[in-house]
Amino acid sequence: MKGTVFAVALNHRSQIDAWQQAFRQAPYNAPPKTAVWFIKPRNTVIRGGEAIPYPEGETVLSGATVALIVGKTASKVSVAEAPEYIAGYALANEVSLPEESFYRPAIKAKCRDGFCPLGEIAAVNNIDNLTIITDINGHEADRWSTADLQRNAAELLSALSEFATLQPGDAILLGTPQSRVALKPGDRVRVLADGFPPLENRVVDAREIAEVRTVAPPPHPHGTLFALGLNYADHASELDFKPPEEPLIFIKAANSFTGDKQTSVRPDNVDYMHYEAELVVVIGKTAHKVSREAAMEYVAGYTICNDYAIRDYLENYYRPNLRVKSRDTLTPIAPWIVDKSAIPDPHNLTLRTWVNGELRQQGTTADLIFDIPFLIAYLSDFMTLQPGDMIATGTPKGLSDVVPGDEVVVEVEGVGRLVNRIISQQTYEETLK
Ligand SMILES: O=C(O)C/C=C\CC(=O)C(=O)O
Ligand SMILES: [Mg+2]
Repeated sequence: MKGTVFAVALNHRSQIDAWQQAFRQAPYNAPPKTAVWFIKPRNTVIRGGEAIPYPEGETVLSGATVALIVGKTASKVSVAEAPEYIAGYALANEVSLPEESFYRPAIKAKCRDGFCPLGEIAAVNNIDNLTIITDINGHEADRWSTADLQRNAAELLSALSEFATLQPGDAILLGTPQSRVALKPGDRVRVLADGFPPLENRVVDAREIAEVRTVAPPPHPHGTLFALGLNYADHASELDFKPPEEPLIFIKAANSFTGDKQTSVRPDNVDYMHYEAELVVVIGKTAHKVSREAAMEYVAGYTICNDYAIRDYLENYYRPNLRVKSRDTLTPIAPWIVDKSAIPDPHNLTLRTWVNGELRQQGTTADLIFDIPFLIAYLSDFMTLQPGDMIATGTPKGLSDVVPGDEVVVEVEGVGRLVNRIISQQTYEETLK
């Protein structure tokens, strides 16, 4: 799989029904208004025939589904036009730990190594009434129909392409029902549907796989950018939050990346778009279950990003959601990496943001709640980090609104300055013509 694997939660009627009561109460307070997107990063994707690692002591649930595979670049595509942008479909398994909450991105439940088997693309044109079967060890364990999805394939592609430009090879997993089949080590799990080659994977104790995996997996065109939310206490209090007790981690999708001296788009009719200066750690070698003491050996160096957000789009589902943070152009990131030898103490760097020359944000990485060794140990405990993966470590206090025409400069001491200009939706669309 070359592209980004997007997935959607709460897209099956049975899930909405089961969570309806909870969604009227805190922290949700209202049912989701838009699709609840998440990302299955590259470490999760495996092929048919490969093993699903079973983490010791966890409950692992199969999530038989279908993946829509994007065939051509798709931006702001209508539902009626969507079929033209679909290359085909493949069976998939959105493996997960149990979902206990939809408030924060479910990285720990859904982004584990091998938790996204993806099958071969099949020449099936319409999957709006497709029965998907989960077969465990030769016995049918579950079946469900895509007719019970809240949004069908065309509606999902249209909704996602409204804020994210999709590229050929990107995939969208269409959702799973509330009830899932529990797996155990030794199981042979097959996802079956008419017209598709079966997707078969064995479930194997993760400790056995770790011992067997002696060669690095093949390189990937782009690394995953993990981002910390509320990792500075002053910023958490600025947003009226208590500092988190466990890292709050979300993923910035590749479609949102842009470079230095580029532009970022403020959508029409929004009230609050803000910048976030962040120190980004770049991983240099494969990291799996790394201790805090050894963690810095896995760092190649540092770069800088501006983690823009459109707060108007914030809903209390997988917050901050992809519409807020993963829109096209919302992640300016420096093209350079400063070698770690040049930054003797990454926990004592000043961060600053200027808007039109006025200093608006200032903080220091000395105030990180979860420091770099902690974050590498934390993430690598339940997933494998690969060279090129990045961790944006969060932003300090000092947010403010930015509007078209503003020049925004973010700086991390010793790492550099990233310059960016805000443009309107209209200007952006004109540049694309
Ligand atoms: O959910 C929220 O309001 C805040 C989440 C993330 C903010 C962020 O990107 C940061 O603190 O940095
Ligand atoms: Mg941020």
